[in-house]
Amino acid sequence: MINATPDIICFKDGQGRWLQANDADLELFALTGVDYRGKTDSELADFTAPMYRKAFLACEESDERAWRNRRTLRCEEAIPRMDGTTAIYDVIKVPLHLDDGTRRGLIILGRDITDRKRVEQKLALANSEWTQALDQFDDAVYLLDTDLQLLKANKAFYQMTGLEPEQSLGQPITEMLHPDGGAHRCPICSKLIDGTESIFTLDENDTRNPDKKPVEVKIKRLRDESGTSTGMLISMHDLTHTRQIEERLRLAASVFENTDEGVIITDANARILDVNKAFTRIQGYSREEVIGKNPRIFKSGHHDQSFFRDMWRNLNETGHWRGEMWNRRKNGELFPKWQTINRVVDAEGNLTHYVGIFADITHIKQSQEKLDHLGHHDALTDLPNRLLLNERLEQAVKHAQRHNSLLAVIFLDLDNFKHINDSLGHPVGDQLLQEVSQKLLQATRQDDTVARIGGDEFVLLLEDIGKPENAGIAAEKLTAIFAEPFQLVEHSIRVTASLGICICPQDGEDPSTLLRNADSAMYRAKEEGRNTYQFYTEELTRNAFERVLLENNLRQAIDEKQLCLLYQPQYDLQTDRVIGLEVLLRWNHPELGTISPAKFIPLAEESGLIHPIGEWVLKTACQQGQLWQQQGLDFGRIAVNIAGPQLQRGNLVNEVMAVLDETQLQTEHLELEVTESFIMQQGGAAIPQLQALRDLGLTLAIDDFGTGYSSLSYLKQLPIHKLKIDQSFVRDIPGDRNDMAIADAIIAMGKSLGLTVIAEGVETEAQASFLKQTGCQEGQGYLYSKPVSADVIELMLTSGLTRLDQLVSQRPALPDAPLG
Ligand SMILES: Nc1nc2c(ncn2[C@@H]2O[C@H](COP(=O)(O)O[C@H]3[C@@H](O)[C@H](n4cnc5c(=O)[nH]c(N)nc54)O[C@@H]3COP(=O)(O)O)[C@@H](O)[C@H]2O)c(=O)[nH]1
Repeated sequence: MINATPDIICFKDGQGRWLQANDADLELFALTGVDYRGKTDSELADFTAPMYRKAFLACEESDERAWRNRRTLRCEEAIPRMDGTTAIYDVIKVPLHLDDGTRRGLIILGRDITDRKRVEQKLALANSEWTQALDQFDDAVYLLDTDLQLLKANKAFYQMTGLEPEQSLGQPITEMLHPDGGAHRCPICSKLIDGTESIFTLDENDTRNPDKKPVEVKIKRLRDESGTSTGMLISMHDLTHTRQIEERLRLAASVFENTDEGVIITDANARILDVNKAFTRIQGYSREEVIGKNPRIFKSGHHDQSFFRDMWRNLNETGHWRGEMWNRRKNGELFPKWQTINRVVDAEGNLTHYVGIFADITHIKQSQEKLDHLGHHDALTDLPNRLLLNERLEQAVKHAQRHNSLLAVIFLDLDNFKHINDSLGHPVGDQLLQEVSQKLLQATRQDDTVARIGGDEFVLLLEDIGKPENAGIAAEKLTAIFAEPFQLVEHSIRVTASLGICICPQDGEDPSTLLRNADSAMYRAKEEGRNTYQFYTEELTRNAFERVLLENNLRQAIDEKQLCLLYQPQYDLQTDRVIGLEVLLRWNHPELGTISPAKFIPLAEESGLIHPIGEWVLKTACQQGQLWQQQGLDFGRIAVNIAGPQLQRGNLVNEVMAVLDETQLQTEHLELEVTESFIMQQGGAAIPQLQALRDLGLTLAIDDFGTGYSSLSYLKQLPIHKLKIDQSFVRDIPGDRNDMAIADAIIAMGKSLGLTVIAEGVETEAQASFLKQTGCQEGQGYLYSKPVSADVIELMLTSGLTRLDQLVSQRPALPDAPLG
C-alpha cells in the first residue's frame, strides 16, 4: 500500500537505521535493488551514486534535530536527480521515543514540492520586483483587503504615515491612521469605509488632512474575475512640488502680464506665439493682430541689413542679444527701444522659442538729448557752447583737410560790453547778448556754427568758404549788424564788435591753434580802434579792405561815369577781315587809376552790381554799334560778355529785346559771350534761355572754351554758334604740345558740330599760322589789336584798314586813344 503513493515514506529505528522505505523513496535515492535495511543514511551513501552523499548527510542532520526536539519536524530537503536537477521535498519527521526517553524510531513522510516551489519562487520574485518598483514611486501606494486591513504598502506610504511594516501589515488602516477613532472625519477613511472610488485633493491647511502636505488621493476598488471586490488600492500624490510649480507659473504669468516691459514670444521660426499687455500698449497692436506674424512687421527702416545680420549672428552664437533698436508703432510712429532677445532651447539643446523683452526708451532718449543739449549749449542764448564748438571745429578741420577746402574761424568780441553790464545791469546785458545771438544767426548760413564761448565772446565757424576773401565778406556782414542800435525791452543800445579771422589750413590746422589765432586777430582789431575785423595775416586783411573799398566805390562808378568800354577787333584768319568787336569794360577810378575787369567783375557779381553794370555795357555797346551801323561802317558783330548772374536772374531775353528795341541795333550785329564754366555749372537749366536768345537772331558764343570740361554730347544740346578757345591754350603754342593738341581737338569738335571756332589771345604769327592750318576760322589778340576805344575803332574802320599796327604806322598823329 505504501508503494501506491508518489510521496516518500521511510521508517527508521532509534539508531537511524532504515527499517522500511517505499519504492518512491528508494527510487529517489537510486536504492532500488539495494539491501537497505539496517543501514544508516551515511552507510547507504556508499551504496548509491556519490551525488546523494550530501543529501543523506543532510537527512541525518534533520533526523537528529527531530529527535532532539522530541517534536515533529517539518522541513524541506533538496535531493539531486539523475538528470542534474534538484527535487525539493516537503518532509515531515515524526520522532518516536520510549517512555524512558530513549529513541525508538522515526517516521519520515515526504512530498515532492519541486513544481510548487518553483511557482512560489517565481511569485516571490515577481512580488519583490513589484514591491521594489512601487518603492521607486514618490507617491504613497497601499493595498487594503475587503476589511480595510493593510496588505501591502510601498516605502513612500511608510514615510508619509510614519508607520512600520511589522506593526501595520494585517492591521485595519482606519485604526492605524486614526488611533483616536476619528476615521469617519477623515475624507480618505470615510471614502474607504463607504467603499467608493474617488479622486480628490486635500490642502495642507485642511484640518481633515491626515498628512500636512497638499495631496491628491486616488481610491480604486479591486475586483477579481467574477467582479467580487477583493480590496482597495490607494495612492496619495504629494502635491507640494506641483503646487510650487503652479505658484511659479502663476507668478510668471502675472509678471508676463503686469510688467512694464513688452514681451514677445515666438516659435523657432520667429512666428509670434504670444505678447503681453505692455507690448500692446507700446507697439499699438492687439494680441490677435500679431499672433502668427513675424516681428519684422514692426521694422522701422532705421537699421540696415548688417545690423540685423550681426544681431542674428550674436543671438545664435551666444544665445542672446541686447541693444537699442528702432521700431515702428501701429500708427507709423518710430520709437527707440532697449531690447533683449533670448534663445530658448529644450533638454536636447534644440531651439524651441525666442523671447524678446523690450522697454520703450523714448523718454530716456529725450532726456538724454535734453541733457546732451544742455551740456553742449549756452543756457542764455542756446547757441553751441565751447564744448560743441570744439567738436564741430575738429570735424570741420578734418573735412577741410579731406576735401582740400578752406575753413574760417571768426572770433567776435563785443566792444565795451562791460560798461553796458555795469551801467544798465546784467539783465540788460543778457538781453543784449540774446539779441546779438539772433542777429548773428540771421547773418550767417544755416550750415555755419555760431557759438558763445563765454561772456561777450562768440566764435563763428564758416566751412567751405571757397577763398579767404569770402571770410572778409562774412565779417563785413557781421559788423553790419552792429550798425543799427539793438532794440531791447526798455533800452535802445548801440554796441559794436571786434572780429578776428583765421583761415584753415593756412593759419592753423588744429582747433586750438585756429581759436588762438582768431583770438589774437580779434585783439588786433581792438587795437585798430574796435568796430572792425582783422585777418590773422595782415595781407589778407589788406585784401579784404581793398575789396570792400572797391565794392563801395563800384556803386558810384556808373553814376560818376567812371566806366568805359574798349573794343577788341576779331578777325577772319583767312582774309584778315574784321568780323567783330569784343566789348571789354574798363573802370577808370579817379584815385586808383584803371582797374581791370578781372578784379572788379567778380566783386560786381557777388554784390549784385553786375546787373546795372551789365545793362549799362549792353546798352552802351548797342548804342555804339547802332551809330556805326548808321555810318555804314562794317564792324561785323559787337560781342558783349554776359556774366553768369545776368543769365541766372532769368530776364536776360527781355533785357536784350528792350535794349535792341531802344537802340535800334540790328539783331544780327549782336553777339553774346557766355563762359563755358557757367553753362556747365547750370546743367540743362540754361538751355531754354539760350534758345530764346538764339531765336531773337543774335549770335551766341561760348567763352573760355576748354576750361569747363564740357562733353561732346552736352555741347550738341546747346543752341550756340561759336566756340571761343580760351587764351590759356593759345599762349604756349607752338611750344606746348598739349596746348596744340587741345586747340586742335576744340577746332575739330567745333567743325563736327557745325560751330565757328575763334581763338583768343593770339599774340604771335606762329600762333596765327598754327590756328589757320588746323582750320580755326577766327582769331583775336594783341597780334592784331589790343582793346581800343570806340574812336580808334571808328578810325580804323573808316580808313579801310584792319589792323591797329597799320593804323599806327600810317597815321602817326592819332588822337589819344586809350589803348588796352
Ligand atoms: N561780364 C563781363 N565781363 C567782362 C566785361 N569786360 C571784360 N570782361 C571780362 O573780364 C576779364 C578780363 O578782361 P580784360 O582784362 O579786358 O582782358 C581781355 C582782353 O584784354 C585780353 N586779351 C585779348 N587779347 C589778348 C592777348 O593777345 N593777350 C593777352 N594776354 N590778353 C589778351 O583777354 C581778355 C578777353 O577775355 P575774354 O572775354 O575771355 O575774351 C575777361 O574774362 C573778360 O571776359 C564785361 O563787360 N562784362
